[in-house]
Amino acid sequence: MDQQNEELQNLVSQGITLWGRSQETLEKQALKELEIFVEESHENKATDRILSQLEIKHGKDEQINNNQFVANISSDGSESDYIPSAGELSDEDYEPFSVKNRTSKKPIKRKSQDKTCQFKKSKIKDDALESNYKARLNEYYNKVENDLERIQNEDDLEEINGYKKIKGGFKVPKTLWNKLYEYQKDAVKWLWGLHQKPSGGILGDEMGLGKTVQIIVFLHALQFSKIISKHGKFVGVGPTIIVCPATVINQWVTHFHEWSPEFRVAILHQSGTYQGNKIKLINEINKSKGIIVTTYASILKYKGSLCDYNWHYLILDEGHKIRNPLAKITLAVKEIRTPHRIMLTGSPMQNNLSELWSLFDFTNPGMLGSLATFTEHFVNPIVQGGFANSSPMQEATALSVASTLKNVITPFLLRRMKSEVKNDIQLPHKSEQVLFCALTKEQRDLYLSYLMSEHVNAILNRGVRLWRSDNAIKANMLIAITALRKICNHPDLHMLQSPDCDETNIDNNIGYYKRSGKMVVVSALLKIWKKQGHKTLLFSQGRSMIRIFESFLSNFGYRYLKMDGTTSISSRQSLIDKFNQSDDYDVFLLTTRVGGLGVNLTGASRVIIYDPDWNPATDSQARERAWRIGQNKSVTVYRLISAGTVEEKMYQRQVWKQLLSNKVLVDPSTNKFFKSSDLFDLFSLPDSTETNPETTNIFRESRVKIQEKIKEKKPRKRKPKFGEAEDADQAVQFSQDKIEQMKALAQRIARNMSGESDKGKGEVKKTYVQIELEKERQEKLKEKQKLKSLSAPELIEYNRLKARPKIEEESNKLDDNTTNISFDKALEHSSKTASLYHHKLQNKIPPVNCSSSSGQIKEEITETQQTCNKRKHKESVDTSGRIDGEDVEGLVKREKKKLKTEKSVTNDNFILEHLFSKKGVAGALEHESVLNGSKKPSSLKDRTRADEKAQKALDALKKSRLNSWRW
Ligand SMILES: Nc1ncnc2c1ncn2[C@@H]1O[C@H](COP(=O)(O)OP(=O)(O)OP(=O)(O)O)[C@@H](O)[C@H]1O
Repeated sequence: MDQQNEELQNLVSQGITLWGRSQETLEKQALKELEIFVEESHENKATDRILSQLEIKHGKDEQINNNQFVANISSDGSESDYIPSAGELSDEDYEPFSVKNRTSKKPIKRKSQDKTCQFKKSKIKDDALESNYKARLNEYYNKVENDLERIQNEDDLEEINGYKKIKGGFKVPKTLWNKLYEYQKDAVKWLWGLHQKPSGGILGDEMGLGKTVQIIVFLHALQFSKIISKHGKFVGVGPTIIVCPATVINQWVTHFHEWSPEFRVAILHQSGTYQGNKIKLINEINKSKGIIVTTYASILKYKGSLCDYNWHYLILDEGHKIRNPLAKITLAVKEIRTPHRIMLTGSPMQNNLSELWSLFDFTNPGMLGSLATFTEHFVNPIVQGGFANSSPMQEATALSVASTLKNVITPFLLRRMKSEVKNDIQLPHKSEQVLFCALTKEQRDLYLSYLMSEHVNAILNRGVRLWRSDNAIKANMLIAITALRKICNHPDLHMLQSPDCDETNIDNNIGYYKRSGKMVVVSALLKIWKKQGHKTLLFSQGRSMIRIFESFLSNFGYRYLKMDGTTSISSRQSLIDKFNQSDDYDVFLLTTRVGGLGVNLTGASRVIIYDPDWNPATDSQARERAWRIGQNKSVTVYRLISAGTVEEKMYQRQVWKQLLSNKVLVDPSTNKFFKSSDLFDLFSLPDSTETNPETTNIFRESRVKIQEKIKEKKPRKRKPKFGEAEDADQAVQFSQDKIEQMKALAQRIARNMSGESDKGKGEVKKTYVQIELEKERQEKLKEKQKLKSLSAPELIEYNRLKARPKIEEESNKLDDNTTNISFDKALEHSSKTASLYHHKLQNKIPPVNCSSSSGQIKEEITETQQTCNKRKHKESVDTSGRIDGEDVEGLVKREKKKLKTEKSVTNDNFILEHLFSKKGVAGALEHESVLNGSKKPSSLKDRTRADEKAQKALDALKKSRLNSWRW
């Protein structure tokens, strides 16, 4: 139920400006109504219909049964499209195959031709069974012995046996210490500091900086140092519980085996090796002082038994899952008896400040006082000072109170951003842009007709007056917003849920990508990236949209993998490994909440976030899967937003939340907040989205420059089409019927000209893929014809231009109608050229000097071209002008890092230019720049009064602390 709760909370906050700024607690009645709504929701029916429509189309009958199974899981609450989680449990905590006992349908195995490739559902090899543990230890000790035998000098021995000594008797073996980055060493020391107090804390490093590794090294050192615990009577590390999302259970086990193999690590979850009585397992691991790795859902399930024992450490990975202070899971983890509570999370504050309170109330109970005191003295003044229309006094108070709060939490929150440690870990360049995509005409019409429906009218008419009291209106708003979000994704998501939809009409066209503005952009991006050899993570909120993408990808020959709430937990890690290690896949399709949390997907260097979540952290988590330790290619992230729609409001809301979070966690002087939207804004659509969308106007200074450049370009004079006059005012107007007749005639003429007989009548209607392929064939034919007519020098010039990776120049040429060389073909050609070049290098034949300068050769080895060939030929070009370790004539030494960055930026710009001019992208923002807050100085008088208020807040907190301190 908390999932709906969050959506409603968001709606409440969206409408806040109409009725004041306080957040309302949802009444029980509203929740009940929503429960009924979700159960009876058209959502699952729509998913089901889309799935079966797509399966029928592709003749995969066996999958229909599978989908029925999938639909059954949905009704079990595993994954409801578009309904965000509110920090409780989401689909990924459940093991889908467990559901089969509750349903009568058996999952049907997919056939091997399914491109999502099936893996054997191998059990994770944890140490729940003692025999497994012993066998693994034996293997490890044998290896250690062999290593020791090979040691020849004292230095090596010192390296193996040595340790780093830290004040207080804490020792970290050098074998591990030396592997840590500097900031990771700081974290180990910090954890040791907390241990001594004892106190809990939040390790809040940005995603992908190695929180798992840091905590394992700390536990290892604690064990190694044989520290006697004052508070749990344990020597070294006592029994410990690690709670994490189901998808990363396996990751924890493998990390333990790699970094600290002697710990006995048992999985308490269905996907583990232990199939016996779990209560026995809990008892055994507690007694043997082992480590239990389990999920949030399992904590609820086995809470009774877990609470029977004392535990040394309780560690919550992705701990923001307990951000709702009243959620069952939040209350459950607080019941487990332990003196040491640690939380790992890359997004400690996601929606509001109360969440931060909830996290600290777990790690450091009572530290932030009672929730009421905290809200009154900290939350309210900070939020009030963030509105665009707040007074200078309110702004100064917000700054002072936020600084005070930051000081209070700083000792217990260790948070490092990638930007701070970038040099340490040598992360490659990352660019992240928000693309505002135009709706297609069909989407726009559908969107408008829905906005004008009685349903929305009723919300707007009654909503303004009865918002607070009428829970049915709240539920209706949820329905309406969900419908609008679906239209933004693809019209079929909405149309197929309509009870009076005629499926026979859309059957042939279901999920067709050109009917969705954002899908057109995805199609263009994937096409380019595939040619460049980049692998892509494609995230969407809903499973039905993922299914549409599956159909699209298989139709266009992309090789892909898929992971959503229905993917069994035991097979998730092998899918991840497969994608990271194999060059056989172009795309990984993921639902944001399943694939976005905790996993390492550095095999990809391109990320598309297809639809926004209300919660900024959900999208940020997803984006961070690729840009993390282990990534060595520059990463590009595109977030797609349908311009002018509810998605834009969601993005603005994300920015608001992110800025609020930054104010407390990063820089209290952040001041760039803005007015939140009202109810009417949510249900509106501007006349045209061809000009700059609203959000790009709000964050004018963050607009992507290239967009301005295109706008500045003089519009090219277009030749009038048939029936159009030179002057638009004099244009001849045809009726729609007439246009259709003319189109049909034109098609007949075209068929006659190409020698095809007019056998259309009895023929089966062509699918859109066939039409696309036909189009491509025609284009190729045209180009061949054109090449035939060129003279030899023209041909050389033509090839030279095509191969030139200096993309901006290329783009100018391509824009020129007279050359008529398509962008995609240029890339295709350039990759062929590179391939040829590499082939020649392998055979030690000096490259053909197409242009004459060595600079040209240097340019040929662009990142684009290298990645194109990387899959086929595992060659590497190093900075010294060598390929695969061999000197290569003509290859000049280059500044690797610099060139990479510049190239990727140029490349991105070119892609953006292409999207702006041809694919309906109406605007773009640099996401990072949007989040950079501005600072306004306040007057001395305001500052003094603000400081007094902050001091008062601190006093109130201390007083409240005394009443509620529990540890
Ligand atoms: N010192 C190190 N040396 C080598 N690899 C490391 C080191 N630290 C971390 N890694 C690797 O970096 C990757 C990211 O680490 P990890 O998954 O622990 O990050 P995280 O901060 O927990 O991310 P998230 O918040 O997304 O869960 C992992 O593959 C891990 O093995």
